[in-house]
Amino acid sequence: QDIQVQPTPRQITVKGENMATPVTFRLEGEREANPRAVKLLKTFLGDRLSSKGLPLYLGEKGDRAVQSRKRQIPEQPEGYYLEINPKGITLAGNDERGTYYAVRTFMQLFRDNHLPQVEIRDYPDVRFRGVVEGFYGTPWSHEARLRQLRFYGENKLNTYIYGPKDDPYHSSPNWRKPYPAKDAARIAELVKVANENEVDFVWAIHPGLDIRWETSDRDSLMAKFEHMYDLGVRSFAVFFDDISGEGAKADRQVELLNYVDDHFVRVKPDVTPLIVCPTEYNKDWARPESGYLATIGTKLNPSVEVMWTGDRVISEITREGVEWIREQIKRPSYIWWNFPVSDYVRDHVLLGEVYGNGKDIAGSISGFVANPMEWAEASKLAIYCVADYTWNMQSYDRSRSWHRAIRAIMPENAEAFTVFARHNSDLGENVHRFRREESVEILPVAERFMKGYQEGRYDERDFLALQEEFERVAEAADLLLVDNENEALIEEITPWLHQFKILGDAGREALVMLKAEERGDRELFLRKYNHVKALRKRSYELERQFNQNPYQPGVKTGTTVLQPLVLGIFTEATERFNRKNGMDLPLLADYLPCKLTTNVPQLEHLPLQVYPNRVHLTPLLEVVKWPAGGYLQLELDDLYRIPGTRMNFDVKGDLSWGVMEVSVDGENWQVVTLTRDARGRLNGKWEDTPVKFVRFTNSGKDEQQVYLREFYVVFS
Ligand SMILES: CC(=O)N[C@H]1CNC[C@@H](O)[C@@H](O)[C@@H]1O
Ligand SMILES: [Ca+2]
Repeated sequence: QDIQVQPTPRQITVKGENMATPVTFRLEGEREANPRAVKLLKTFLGDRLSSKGLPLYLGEKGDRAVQSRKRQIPEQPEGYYLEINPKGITLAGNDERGTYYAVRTFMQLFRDNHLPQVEIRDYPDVRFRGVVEGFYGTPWSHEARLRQLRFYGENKLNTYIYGPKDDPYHSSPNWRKPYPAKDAARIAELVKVANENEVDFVWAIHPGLDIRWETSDRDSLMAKFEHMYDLGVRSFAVFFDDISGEGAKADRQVELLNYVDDHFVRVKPDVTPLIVCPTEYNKDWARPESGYLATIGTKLNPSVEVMWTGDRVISEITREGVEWIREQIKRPSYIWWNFPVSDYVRDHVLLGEVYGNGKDIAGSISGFVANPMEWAEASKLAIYCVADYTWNMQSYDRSRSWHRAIRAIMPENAEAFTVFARHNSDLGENVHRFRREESVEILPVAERFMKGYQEGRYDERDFLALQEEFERVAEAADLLLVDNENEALIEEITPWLHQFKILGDAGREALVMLKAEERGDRELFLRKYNHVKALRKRSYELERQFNQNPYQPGVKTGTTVLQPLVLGIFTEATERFNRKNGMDLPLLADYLPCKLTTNVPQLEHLPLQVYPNRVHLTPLLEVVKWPAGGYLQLELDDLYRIPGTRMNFDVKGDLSWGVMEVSVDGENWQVVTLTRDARGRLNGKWEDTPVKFVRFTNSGKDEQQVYLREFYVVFS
């Protein structure tokens, strides 16, 4: 029979027909077995436990209760052996965590009236598996973290790395300071709940923005780790990502890390290996001439884990890629996978399948942790799939895992949530050029239909299929908006659900417009035309009301297939109507196109946020290496005055290397005077003759490392 266990076990052998579930179980081994496993099992069995009943043997290799099955237990860390048959049940771990996982699996096999007669031998592919809360933006709430830790216990994830970039006690300015009492108590509670769920709570520090390579800062870091140790933390990390200048020096970092390893991690009896996120944390940024990775590889204590995001900042993890970095750092890498993190596409939620990573990478990595969205509940979809993938790569099936994840997270409205998630999975244009599939099932129908419509002949069945899809979109939005099985999740995605409803309605109405136009029914056409315009306006209003942030404000849904489809149908039908009726109904406004040209590699694909009279460059979270002669040029669609320009590179020091110029023709340039305000931001304006081009250049002779925090041009 189809036995479903998450994550997918390595080896399940069915030994016979299902057996009736015993009324009571006699637990053997309680005194020697992993206490967390005992607690979990006793809580689960409740009053089915008694001194009589089917024997249930629980324990680790070496414990008396499971002595007879010793040879069956896998040797691998966290491995376990599970056996259910009419003579008894055995839940035996190779170590304490293995026993805990055996109980987790037993709990999934349990049915009130029957148990499968099975034998399971199981162990994980990847040693350290879980999540790194390592994104920019609003850190997860305490309650969200507690729910996450319980979710990791259920899914055999054993690692949670606490490293929210915007926690001032994790990063600057307060990484040297102990947490205030309230926050400290919360961390202590997280550690307790993590332990109960067999999760290592790793506390990370991000000192590189302002660290000074002196004993005082080294002592501050050690003192902070001691403070965290007193709160119960037994696993530690140091993140040196997204920094430049002094803090980025490899030999200084290594000296500090080895000191912490030798004088803290290794002298404490119960602290797990130190983890570091290097400054050169992806291959795109690795520069052999810098010797950075070579220094890490040759000088960093071998026991220190080194994190890696792959070939690029946001990338799929390949066998070739992990073998390359393994050579550089002289040890397996500890993968920091930047998905489903969305802090660089904040107007999107990423609910799609987990795919693209190699199934043959386990031998070259020591860990694999996913960097999630600021939306904790919504991130569970991808985290569930990562749990399945990292436990048993060979059997990982991206679609099966995704469907199971949805049923695990939204059992009562799995169908509606599946519709919603299908159309909220791509990121849209983004600076990292990382894309995901979206609306996969309906895409061929949409493409075929639009092509047919434009050529004057479409298949009615395609029309009906699209109509059905938009109806399901609208239904799904309403069902989920009133769903109360996971209120925290609905609260997170409500803005997107409102947009999704509008999208469903707009899609259906655009299809009615199309038919009305074909039948020459002017009155109906105009009604529906106005309705779609109104829906579009409501959509923009939602964009300005929800999820406001300085990066990608607003709420995007269905951006890759459904939105363009609605726009395409609306535009084509309106253009035909205008032609036939000699009218000039306006199409949906698309803001003025503005073109970005640059020779700065990291800015090549930077999306622009274009508003009626302003164009913003999407800020970058990472350090931008701006080469000498590097320029950024905006070409407007017409001649405008520039009443205001602002750039914030978050540079304390000299900015004289930066020059701003404007031009009418892109040939002759005039320099714009820039002033620096109290917050170090450059401001400029050009109110003389209107211009078409604006550019900013590093006219110095050295590469500059800056943060592109803000760059916008106001024109009129
Ligand atoms: C190691 C790493 O990726 N660091 C940063 C920078 N890269 C990706 C971003 O989206 C951030 O979430 C992340 O924290
Ligand atoms: Ca034991």
